Amino acid sequence: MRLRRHANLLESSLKHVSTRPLLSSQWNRHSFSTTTDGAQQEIAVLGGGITGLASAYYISKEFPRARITIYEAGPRLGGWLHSTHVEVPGGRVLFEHGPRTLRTGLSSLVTSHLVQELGLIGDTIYTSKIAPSALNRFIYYPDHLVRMPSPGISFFDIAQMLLSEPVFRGLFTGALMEIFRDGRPSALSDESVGSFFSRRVDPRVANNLVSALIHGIYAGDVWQLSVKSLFPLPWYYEGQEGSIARGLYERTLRPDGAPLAMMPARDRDMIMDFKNQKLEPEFERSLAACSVFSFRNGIQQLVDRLAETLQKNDQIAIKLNTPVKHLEMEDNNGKKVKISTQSRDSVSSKDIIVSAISSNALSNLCTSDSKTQLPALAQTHAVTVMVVNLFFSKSGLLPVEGFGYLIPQSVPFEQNPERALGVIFDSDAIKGQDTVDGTKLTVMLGGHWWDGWSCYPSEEEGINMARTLLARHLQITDEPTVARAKLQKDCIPQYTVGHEERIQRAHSQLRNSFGGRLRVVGNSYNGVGVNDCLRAARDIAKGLHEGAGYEPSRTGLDHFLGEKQWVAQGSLRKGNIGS
Ligand SMILES: C=Cc1c2[nH]c(c1C)Cc1[nH]c(c(CCC(=O)O)c1C)Cc1[nH]c(c(C)c1CCC(=O)O)Cc1[nH]c(c(C)c1C=C)C2
Repeated sequence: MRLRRHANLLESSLKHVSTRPLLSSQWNRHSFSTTTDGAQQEIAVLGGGITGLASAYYISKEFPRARITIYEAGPRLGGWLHSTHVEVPGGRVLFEHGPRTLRTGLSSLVTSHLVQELGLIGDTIYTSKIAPSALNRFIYYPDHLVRMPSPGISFFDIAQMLLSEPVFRGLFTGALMEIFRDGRPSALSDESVGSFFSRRVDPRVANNLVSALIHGIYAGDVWQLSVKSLFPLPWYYEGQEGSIARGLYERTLRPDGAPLAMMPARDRDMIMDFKNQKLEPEFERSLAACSVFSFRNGIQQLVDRLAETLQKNDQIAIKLNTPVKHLEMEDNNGKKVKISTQSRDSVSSKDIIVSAISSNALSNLCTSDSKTQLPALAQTHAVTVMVVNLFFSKSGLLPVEGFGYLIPQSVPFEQNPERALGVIFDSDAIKGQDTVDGTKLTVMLGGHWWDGWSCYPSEEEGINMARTLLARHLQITDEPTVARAKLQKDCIPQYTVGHEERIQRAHSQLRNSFGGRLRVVGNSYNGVGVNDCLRAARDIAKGLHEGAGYEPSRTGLDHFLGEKQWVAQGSLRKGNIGS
């Protein structure tokens, strides 16, 4: 009964969106492949990371006659996605130097379809939702590992944990009191995640629990990042109902069930866009049963397969070691963008530029009289993380089985002088990538703790810091069989307070300077995860359809304009969302 009511509500909410963009199948596929004089459209994609490659892939599907050139500054493709095999006695192990797994559910809708299209299903490996690594997640506070509540733990144990472990202080009473707290001051248009959870729940919760979560995703400072951008739903509930708990109750739990849990209207549109595209049933079942997935040869297999697919396509050229130096509109009729690479003498003209590089890097390319034309894009800074991979030939070195642990900002300095953010138990977290047994770990160092630093620890120092940390936290004093460290400079953009408003300004500056011919995509704008980037890449290709590709008001940031729209979630059929 309730399900049917949800379905009806979803249907009625869809009837009210007839003004939304047409679905891809309804668009005129070739409207943008040729210019008005019949020449082939020339498109440049800046950046050969996962977003750039995926953007080129989706653009080539939408516009089979356009010519696409990918410009990558460095010698390899993949950007932050980087997996390497390392020989060890008896076999080899896989090290991930950046992201390593992909989440399932709605956030991976585009990714899972891409994996299927690229023929990668056979190489996909899954971590079951009931595997210890999916259930056991830890926070280190103040000087020991604390297991986080999960479905496998009894009510009694959870209650005991909440009462006895200092990391949970303030959670129980803070959550109970949340509904009685004052609503948001009317002048407040955004605030830090830390300030929001302090105001609504308890400052200890912000410092201990929320800051750990923020470390694990953004490697960022809970007191700087924007709640509006990172936790839009609690922010929305507070705005609508004066409290997160009341918002939840009104929209999800109320016995009459009238209003429903909310989702961004953009997500609903995306789900509807995939309505007629089915995943292979076995793949769909595997995704539904897993918490995260990756590939036998690591996450880079996705990059490699994408690159192979692009290389076979005559429409696409990939230029490695070709940094773009400057972008400007051609002054004759404002219909082309001049792109200069390496030296200023290597100049070409493009109809559209899709930038998949960081917003900062892009703002540096778009200068006039040595001043950027896109100052708002220069305002998103990114943090640097050192990723230290260690493999010990001895199995069973870990005191517990699980995904790993995060270290909150509030841990005393003596417990974390290395400024580590967390440790991943790779040998538990994802299985099936190594040919030998052992204990494999990743220690993440730095992030916001290193903001403003002009030089960083060397790779050798990073390995030593990781080993000291492991000895102190996990009593692992063995010599690693192999250890590698990689400094990922400026790898995670920080959506600090005011992010949304800055992006709106960036949209205006892009529109005014490039009239729709420069579109932006990537982790600087709307989500830092691989799933987010793939979705954004697909969106940018779809967006080129409208207005024959050069609709002057479009920039890739269009959806940041106006208030975010929320719709009732309803009972979307499982088949629609891929997992
Ligand atoms: C280089 C370090 C990264 C840290 N966070 C990210 C990267 C690339 C990005 C990220 N990590 C997670 C998410 C959440 C949602 C998602 O799309 O998966 C995002 C956007 C969750 C996550 N955190 C860690 C892991 C292994 C995962 C799963 C996804 C992945 O493989 O990245 C652990 C972890 N990540 C970071 C730290 C400091 C850390 C600590 C244990 C920073």
